[in-house]
Amino acid sequence: MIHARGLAATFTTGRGKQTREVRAVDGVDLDIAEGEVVGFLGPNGAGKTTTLRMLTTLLRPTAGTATVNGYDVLTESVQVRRSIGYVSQAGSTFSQALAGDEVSDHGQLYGMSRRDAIARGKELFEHLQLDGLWDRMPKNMSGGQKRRLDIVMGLVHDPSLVFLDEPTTGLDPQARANLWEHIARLRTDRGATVFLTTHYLDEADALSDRILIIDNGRIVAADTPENLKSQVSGDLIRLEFDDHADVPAVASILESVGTDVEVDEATVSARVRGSARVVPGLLRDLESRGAVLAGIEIVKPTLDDVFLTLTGRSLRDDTPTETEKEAV
Ligand SMILES: Nc1ncnc2c1ncn2[C@@H]1O[C@H](COP(=O)(O)OP(=O)(O)OP(=O)(O)O)[C@@H](O)[C@H]1O
Repeated sequence: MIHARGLAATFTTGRGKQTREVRAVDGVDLDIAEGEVVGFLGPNGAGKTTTLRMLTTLLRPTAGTATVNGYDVLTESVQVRRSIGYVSQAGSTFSQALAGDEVSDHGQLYGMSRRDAIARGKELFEHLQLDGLWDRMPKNMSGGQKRRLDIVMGLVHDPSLVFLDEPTTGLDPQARANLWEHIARLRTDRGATVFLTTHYLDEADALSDRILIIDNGRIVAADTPENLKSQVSGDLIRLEFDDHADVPAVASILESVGTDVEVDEATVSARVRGSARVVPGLLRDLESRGAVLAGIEIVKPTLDDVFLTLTGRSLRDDTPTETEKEAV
């Protein structure tokens, strides 16, 4: 479905002596199979949208090659565009027209009959909770409704490959959950391939068969969410005590069963592999030493921990990436 080799995009910013090159995407290889749902994760400015824009032929790569649905992004851009659905971050509706007309025009532009475009459009309106808004102008819709209309536009022609750039940004939790369900159904009911970028780690985790993590324009990890999380060395165990005096002894016990032991006042934390096996013995040990627990928390590794392990930064970290530093 998608194959890319050495895909790169370099932008030149500034003027005169201030001119700088920004390597937004720096040699990306991709192989995405039919029917896969792939989550494309990365911090702000990592190169997600730029990659999507190259794959959807909106931006010409500076280097590298890519085929999408079997068509070359450089020489067969019309065929690529006709064979995909794309929901951009910016949206794609024209505020002055009626929403339903936009949707049916869009379907017809992709070769559907007016009747089929209206039927599929109305079905999507119902699934994405836009009932009753067919005859409303997008300018009179809420932000969340407009976002869902963008998604209808990207899906109305039933593409076999859909690119979604942060589809749930701006949606309330209930609309987000509804869209998750819809994305999952695109694959199960229609066999569609979905390539989505998101800032929500739980979203990528819940929806994706495979996660690609991009940082500074390069793919730093590509695997199933489970395999990625199993790379992180164990669950995070956090033990809190009433008495600070218990802490040093507990820290030394944790040193023997885990890694990354940290002490913060009356709390000790550590990463422990196989925590379900280790914790009962740990609690017995603490009890025999007379240490009184005030609280215990066990947190499974998240995709953020994966990113932290790989790069030393959090995905939610707002510090500029290398690419952004170069762009300053
Ligand atoms: N047209 C452009 N001209 C100059 N620099 C650009 C241009 N488009 C993107 N960049 C830079 O390229 C880098 C990657 O941007 P991109 O939008 O692909 O990141 P992203 O991962 O999609 O970020 P976000 O999560 O914030 O949407 C950033 O440093 C950005 O500032």
